[in-house]
Amino acid sequence: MSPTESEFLAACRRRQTGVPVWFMRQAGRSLPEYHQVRAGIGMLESCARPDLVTEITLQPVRRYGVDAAIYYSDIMVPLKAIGIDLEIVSGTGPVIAEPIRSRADLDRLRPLEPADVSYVSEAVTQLVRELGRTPLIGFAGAPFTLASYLIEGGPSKDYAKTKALMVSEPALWDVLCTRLADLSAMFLRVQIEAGASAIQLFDSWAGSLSAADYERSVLPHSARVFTQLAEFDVPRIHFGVGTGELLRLFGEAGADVVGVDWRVPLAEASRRIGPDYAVQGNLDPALLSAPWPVLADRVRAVITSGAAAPGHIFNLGHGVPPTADPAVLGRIVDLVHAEGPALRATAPAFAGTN
Ligand SMILES: Cc1c2[nH]c(c1CCC(=O)O)Cc1[nH]c(c(CCC(=O)O)c1C)Cc1[nH]c(c(CCC(=O)O)c1C)Cc1[nH]c(c(C)c1CCC(=O)O)C2
Repeated sequence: MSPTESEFLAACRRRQTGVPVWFMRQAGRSLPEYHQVRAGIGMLESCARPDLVTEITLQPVRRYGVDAAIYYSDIMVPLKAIGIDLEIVSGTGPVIAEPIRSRADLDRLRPLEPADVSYVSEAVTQLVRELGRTPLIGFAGAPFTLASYLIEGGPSKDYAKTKALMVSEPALWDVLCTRLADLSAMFLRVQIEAGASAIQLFDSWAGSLSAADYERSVLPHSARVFTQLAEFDVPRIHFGVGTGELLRLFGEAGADVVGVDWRVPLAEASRRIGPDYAVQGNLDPALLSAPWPVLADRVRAVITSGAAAPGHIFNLGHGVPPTADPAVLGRIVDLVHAEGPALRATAPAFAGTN
């Protein structure tokens, strides 16, 4: 680690000394200060206001002293920005007025221009200035997860319409996902050019697929997102839920860091992904309500298991639940910072892929 490189970026590049920590969904509903600034303002409306985006992104950094900020927005923002009629309904998630299911529907998916999201450049520029040494993570949704919302019309349990279209109309699926890949790549490009120093691609629901279907129908499109950003020297994190069988492919798609949910221990995850990748994760968010001594031991276990990987960023296995107690998250950050370096140094060394 160079003296000017943050612990977070050093871990992404597999040369950390301590254990950096941040939380997916660290900004948002678990924080009273978030509810205060969002009062009376819609979710998507708040994403288009640089003053609010800056304040909400900074809130968890101030409160917890996490090692990275994540840009406050949503994976649906670029779709809204090209004119797709959608809402984010509290307690439900994204809802699309007219789902996309035919070739004619694709006409509604035009390319994203930087001018469509000028508020993003403005907010990122302001944020990077205020964050100082703390890195900002930019993010976007991966084609499969975005397609699932567009095709189903909203959240889904089984992704039946999405998978049916994927296997029965591969040509239509490929055009749809190519457009979504380009949309996400442009959204990420805008964030990187304004100063984001790492990116995370969220393919939250890809874990619903078999490895064969993922590799054939999804991986090439997610890889296209990363390929389009090849000119930028920023670490790429690739995350999904329930991806135990897909972890190696998540790395191969073009990531530097693979996000792991709580189902696979990090040492095993790293073994599956290989020695050229750092891992991020993976405390079960449901355990945040366990008594502190029990939870603290689970935090230590995550660090010890993560020490088998050549790089480890501590995180939850999915987002912070709205009911989480912010005081508990604060204690986790303090514990990871206090005990992380020694736990990582004394755990069994990284043993390669064997
Ligand atoms: C699938 C997905 C979405 N959005 C996102 C994903 C991928 C991550 C994941 O798997 O959780 C990504 C996202 N959404 C949000 C962020 C902000 C940054 C952060 O992580 O702190 C990020 C990174 C804000 C948000 N996105 C949303 C909120 C809540 C808005 C509110 O009701 O106040 C926030 C703060 C809404 C949203 N938007 C989406 C869902 C499923 C929901 C929750 C619906 C609900 O339970 O109410 C789509």
